[in-house]
Amino acid sequence: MIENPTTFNSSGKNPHFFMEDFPLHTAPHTGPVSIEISELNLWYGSSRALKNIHLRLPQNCIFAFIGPSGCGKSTLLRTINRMNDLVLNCKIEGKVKINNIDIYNKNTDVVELRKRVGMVFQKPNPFPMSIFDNVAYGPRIHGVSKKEIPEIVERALKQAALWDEVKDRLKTPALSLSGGQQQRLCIARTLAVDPEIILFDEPCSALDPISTGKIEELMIQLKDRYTIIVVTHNMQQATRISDYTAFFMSGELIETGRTEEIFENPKDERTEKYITGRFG
Ligand SMILES: Nc1ncnc2c1ncn2[C@@H]1O[C@H](COP(=O)(O)OP(=O)(O)OP(=O)(O)O)[C@@H](O)[C@H]1O
Repeated sequence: MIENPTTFNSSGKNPHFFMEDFPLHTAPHTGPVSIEISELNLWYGSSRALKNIHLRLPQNCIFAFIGPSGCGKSTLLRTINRMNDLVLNCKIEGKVKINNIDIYNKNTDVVELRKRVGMVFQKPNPFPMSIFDNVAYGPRIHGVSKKEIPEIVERALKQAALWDEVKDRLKTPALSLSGGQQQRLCIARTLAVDPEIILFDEPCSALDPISTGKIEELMIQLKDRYTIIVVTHNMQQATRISDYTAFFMSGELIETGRTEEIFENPKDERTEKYITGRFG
């Protein structure tokens, strides 16, 4: 059952709850909410990068974050696995709840959080070690027994649609793979620790159209098991793969809803201008 969205509206300021905009019976995913962001503000030093963000993201769907460069998409993405903790002078107020637990709670084990919330970056970043060791890295540091590792590596590489291409050369360096294969390897590395949520920060921006197609297909398959958030500058990509889209500008969430609604019938003039290429 989805909680009454107004329970989060303590600031009284135009919050955005996509669930509120669409009758639940018309939403493709009416299951439990996975991530609830409320009254979230973030500063880098004195510069405010996120302004009173309210957003709910349901489980097992792909949610796209779009908006002009510098609007705060990656910053918001990084609040979901507390990557901004690593940034000096970064101050965060508000709540980010995953399965109803505030991850900014002082008892949060950040290592465990990052296991549950995996991240794939813009540029593929395999470790300078073998294909096998890249995927085995996470399970090993989380204490998985040696005999279970090969099975986990095989499962993750299969899930990342890379197994057939690498099964005969698992001991070769990961850096010998093509860019698209390296990105699928990074996805396999993320999947190997069995996350619930995967954050993708412009995962295809360094890839050619064929590799991009493979990653997009993979993301669509993965949403059956994982909740996916993707930051993208590619409007076609957002329409091809995402179920929901949120549009940001200058640190503010301008509009959110089902992807087809945002692209075919945006409510805010700024969203319309952006998606039609009239600014950004
Ligand atoms: N580590 C940091 N220290 C200081 N300011 C930062 C830091 N990271 C981001 N910012 C600033 O915060 C704002 C939001 O940046 P962010 O990278 O989240 O935007 P974005 O929408 O993801 O941009 P892009 O699409 O260009 O990647 C920008 O003004 C940026 O300069």
